[in-house]
Amino acid sequence: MKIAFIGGGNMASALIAGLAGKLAPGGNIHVVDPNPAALDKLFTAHGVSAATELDERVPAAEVIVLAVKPQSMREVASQLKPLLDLAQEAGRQPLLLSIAAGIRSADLARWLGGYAAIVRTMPNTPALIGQGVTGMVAAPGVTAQQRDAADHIMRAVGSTVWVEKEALIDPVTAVSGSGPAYVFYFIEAMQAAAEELGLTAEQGRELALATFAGAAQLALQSDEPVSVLRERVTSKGGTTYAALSSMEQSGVKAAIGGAMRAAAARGKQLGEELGAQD
Ligand SMILES: NC(=O)C1=CN([C@@H]2O[C@H](COP(=O)(O)OP(=O)(O)OC[C@H]3O[C@@H](n4cnc5c(N)ncnc54)[C@H](O)[C@@H]3O)[C@@H](O)[C@H]2O)C=CC1
Ligand SMILES: O=C(O)[C@@H]1CCC=N1
Repeated sequence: MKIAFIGGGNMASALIAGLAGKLAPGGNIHVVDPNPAALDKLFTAHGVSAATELDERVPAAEVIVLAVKPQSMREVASQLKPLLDLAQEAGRQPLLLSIAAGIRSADLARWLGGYAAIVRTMPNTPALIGQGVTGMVAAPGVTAQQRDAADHIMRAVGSTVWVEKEALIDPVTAVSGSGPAYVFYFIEAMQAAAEELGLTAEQGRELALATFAGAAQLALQSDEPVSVLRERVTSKGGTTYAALSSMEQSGVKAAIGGAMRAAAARGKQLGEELGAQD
């Protein structure tokens, strides 16, 4: 499969790192980014072909991944439109796979003159080590073959979760797109507190990271609900009970809910603000 990336920043780099080496012979990755430093890094690490501007290599790909900031999508669509028009005149319709937060498929389709083959996705950065999870939704004009191709690409860097309604991509963003940052935030807080309690930075890091990894693996491998696993750690009148009571009093659970509602609302707002441009 030939895949073109428009935008070679953080998330594209994570996807390319996961995909590189997994493409069948003859497949390749082409990256367009105006920042030569970003291209150099990707060329050195993964041998991708690279360009600072869009050219015919982009519509020659079977899948074009749109990996620029939401605020740049309108401009990228206007640069891409003439190239996609030419491809369609030649009887080809490459699949557009957007990873941008907020941007709705219908707006993207309209900016491209009614382009039908769009899959909107929300990946996350653990894709870098093949442990990502991607929420996905297909626009009505996507063929079964294109849907499979999109799924195949995202499965190369982790697992996929398809949703039926595009509006659910904002909640997906709030859970798994932004989610790694919440986990890192929690780990940072645990590391800082570990030091305050007298452990070294190294000890705090090792204990906190191994605890996150171990607890997540245990939950993944268990048939029981996470709440049961939590209860099993929590002895009556013990240390965990003291910690969880303190969290409850500080409103940690409510704060997490509030943070996720803010993320989903921001995704929706980005779509409304940026989709209104024409
Ligand atoms: N970072 C993350 O964890 C996630 C990001 N996303 C989405 O991925 C997209 C990219 O985000 P990041 O990689 O974090 O941003 P980034 O800022 O690291 O990367 C964006 C890249 O696009 C390039 N660019 C700007 N204008 C361009 C143009 N006209 N043509 C080609 N390239 C252009 C920039 O030079 C930069 O390298 C965003 O839409 C974001 O919503 C989605 C899921 C997770
Ligand atoms: O913060 C953002 O807007 C992007 C989307 C999900 C993760 N990073």
